[in-house]
Amino acid sequence: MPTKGLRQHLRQVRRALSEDAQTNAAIALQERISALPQWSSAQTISSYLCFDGEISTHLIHLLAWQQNKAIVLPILDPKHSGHLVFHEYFADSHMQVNKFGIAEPLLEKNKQVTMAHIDVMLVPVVGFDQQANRMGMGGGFYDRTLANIYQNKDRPLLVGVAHDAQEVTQLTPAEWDIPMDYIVTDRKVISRK
Ligand SMILES: Nc1nc2c(c(=O)[nH]1)N(C=O)[C@@H](CNc1ccc(C(=O)N[C@@H](CCC(=O)O)C(=O)O)cc1)CN2
Ligand SMILES: Nc1ncnc2c1ncn2[C@@H]1O[C@H](COP(=O)(O)OP(=O)(O)OP(=O)(O)O)[C@@H](O)[C@H]1O
Repeated sequence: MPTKGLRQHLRQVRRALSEDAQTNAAIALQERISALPQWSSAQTISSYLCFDGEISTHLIHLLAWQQNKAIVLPILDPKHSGHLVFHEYFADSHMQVNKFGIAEPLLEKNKQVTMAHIDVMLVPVVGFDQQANRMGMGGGFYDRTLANIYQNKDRPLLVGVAHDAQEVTQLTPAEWDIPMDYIVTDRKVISRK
């Protein structure tokens, strides 16, 4: 299936999941993410606020805060179109809704967190395969923001997050696509070979 049709299909699949399935997926995701060997030493975790049928990361945020870890969220960079910047997120952060309808923290200069400070990055995924290739929403936001990341010694661990139902047999990655170190679903963990 061409990329666009496959993306629409996989988004439809995740939006169609029942409330029960979403609740269970969020619980399973928290367990699997916090069982990653890199979790215990991670100080700063980049996450996302779910929309469009994505697995909720709310339980991961609660656990992280309980363990004195920081959560940061992506904000569409107003100065650098197509890129993301990351801001610390607190339970009482002032939020606004971006042009896609996703809540994000208000942009404040001194709250910006650079890539070098992020230990684990949870990256929302629309489709994935056994090689930990990632298909996203089609905006290229993470690909642009993470371009050259593999040249960086101090890079975050890249963890793609998806419902198990979003697996496809084989994606054909584009040259700019950044593969994930892991894909974590409600059912399994795939690590890049
Ligand atoms: N929760 C979450 N936050 C995220 C992402 C994500 O995938 N999930 N992103 C990951 O990159 C970025 C946002 N990327 C997005 C890219 C496209 C669309 C989208 O809905 N596109 C519409 C067309 C919208 C329009 O042009 O008005 C569509 O395809 O129907 C949404 C988000 C940053 N924040
Ligand atoms: N590093 C990059 N530099 C410039 N353009 C890029 C880069 N990465 C991706 N793009 C552009 O972004 C567009 C969308 O890419 P792609 O379909 O791979 O996005 P995606 O990974 O699904 O989206 P997202 O990261 O927002 O979830 C492509 O047309 C591509 O030209």
